[in-house]
Amino acid sequence: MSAARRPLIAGNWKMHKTIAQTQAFIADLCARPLPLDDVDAVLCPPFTALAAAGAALAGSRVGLGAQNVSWAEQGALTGEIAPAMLTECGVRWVVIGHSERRAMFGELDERVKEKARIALAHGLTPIVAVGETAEEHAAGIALDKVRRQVRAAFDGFADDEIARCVVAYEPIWAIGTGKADSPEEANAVMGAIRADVPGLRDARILYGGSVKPDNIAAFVSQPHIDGGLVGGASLEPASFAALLEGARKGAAA
Ligand SMILES: O=C[C@H](O)COP(=O)(O)O
Repeated sequence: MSAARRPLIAGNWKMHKTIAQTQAFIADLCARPLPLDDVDAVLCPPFTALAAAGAALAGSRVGLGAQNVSWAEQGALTGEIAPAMLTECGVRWVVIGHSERRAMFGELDERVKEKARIALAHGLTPIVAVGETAEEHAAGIALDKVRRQVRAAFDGFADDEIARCVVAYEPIWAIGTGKADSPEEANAVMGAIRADVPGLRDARILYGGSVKPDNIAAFVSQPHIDGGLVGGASLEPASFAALLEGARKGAAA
């Protein structure tokens, strides 16, 4: 595995935690021994907590991510957040195209591409989320769906631009259900994506969907799984620290 594919655990807090709760989490987490020589850690709080999180994480090796970004630099876009507003808070990563945004907020492939493009232009690392529904999984077309989403997200990108991105493969049926995909099945999909898009050869591909401290090592020990995009299990400092340790062990296995 290349150095560019160091394990990464990104905690997507979704619509959880106030500013005070975010500060308390970071103080607790940063007081713990964390395997940050071997694993990259990123927290993605809600927008309202980003500035406080950026201040609390200053000088730490835990990175800061956002859960979304606008496709535009600025303008009459009520409720949107521009990339420069994120970087000003210390944000260096951004989740793009999460299935919840695609399903509940009408986010289309074209927008996902535009967001990845503007994120890169601002020095943000896009974490582009893709994944199939339960119906698509049952119909045996998971790989077709995911391949289409990945190709669309990076359409027109140079290989070296794609290499600066992260892909998160999240089977939608596994998100928040407690029923994770098997590491082997997830690895097969992720390996196929990597083989399909040359720019992803040395890029990180994360698995997401009911990742927990007790299964992360099994995922990361797979050859094409470079970490996790984690929702529920990222919300407590002890659990997040255990995810990092599990990723370290999985990568060393
Ligand atoms: O972004 C994170 C994913 O949607 C996974 O969520 P989960 O770990 O709660 O299943």
